[in-house]
Amino acid sequence: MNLHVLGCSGGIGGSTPSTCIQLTPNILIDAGSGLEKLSLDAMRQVDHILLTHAHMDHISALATFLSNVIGYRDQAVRVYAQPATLEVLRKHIFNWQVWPDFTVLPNVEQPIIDMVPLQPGKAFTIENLQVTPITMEHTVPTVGFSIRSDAYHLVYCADTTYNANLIDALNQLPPADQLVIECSFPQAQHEMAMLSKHLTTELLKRFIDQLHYRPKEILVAHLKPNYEPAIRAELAELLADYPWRYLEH
Ligand SMILES: Nc1ncnc2c1ncn2[C@@H]1O[C@@H]2COP(=O)(O)O[C@H]2[C@H]1O
Repeated sequence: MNLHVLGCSGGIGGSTPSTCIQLTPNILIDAGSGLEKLSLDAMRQVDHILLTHAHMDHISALATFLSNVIGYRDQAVRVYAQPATLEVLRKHIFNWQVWPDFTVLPNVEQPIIDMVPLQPGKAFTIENLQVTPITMEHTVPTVGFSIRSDAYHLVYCADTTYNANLIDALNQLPPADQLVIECSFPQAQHEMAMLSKHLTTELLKRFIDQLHYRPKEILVAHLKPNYEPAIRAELAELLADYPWRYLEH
């Protein structure tokens, strides 16, 4: 699968906008500021959005995106997320104060957003893709995804810190053709990585070393803009023997 990366940063002002990955023209992972790169026509084609969690760098463009497409689609946009994440959207975004309640607009019978609850470990299909949410270890409820088609397996790890249960879960999946994995901080920010439940460069290497297989390609994402130069310098050394690149390219 050719991932079209609209953004994959852990913030703004870095080498890419924040997270929004186009799996196909009508399926996105997350709705961060990268979504703003789509043309109006391309936005109207988006049928499905898989949300990993409710942090701003993953949802910041969702509300304004919906107001662009309302009136230009026959079907609701299906937004898949954990119940806790959907609740945050209802309570803090679509509450008539931060934004109109698009769960009842343009009318309650056919709203523009269809919130679809998902559960870790419970697979579902979107068109020809089998999607299995995987629990991440982050400060708010967060899932990554195993996404399979006939000939391809993407393991998309979202925001997470190092966690043995997560690595066990990944080891029980079929080997990934592509593994997306975050690296938010350099080693000097280990304490902040622990507080905010992210990976440093060193923890990323430890994480990959614990996998029972070598993914065909490791795609590193979610660099915090302030730390990009340090992360890039460290990963060039730490991952020298691995098949890896940054997701953004
Ligand atoms: N004490 C803290 N706990 C969690 N996040 C923090 C803290 N201080 C700063 N942050 C930042 O807030 C960000 C929220 O989104 P992230 O989890 O991607 O990354 C987090 C950190 O970069």
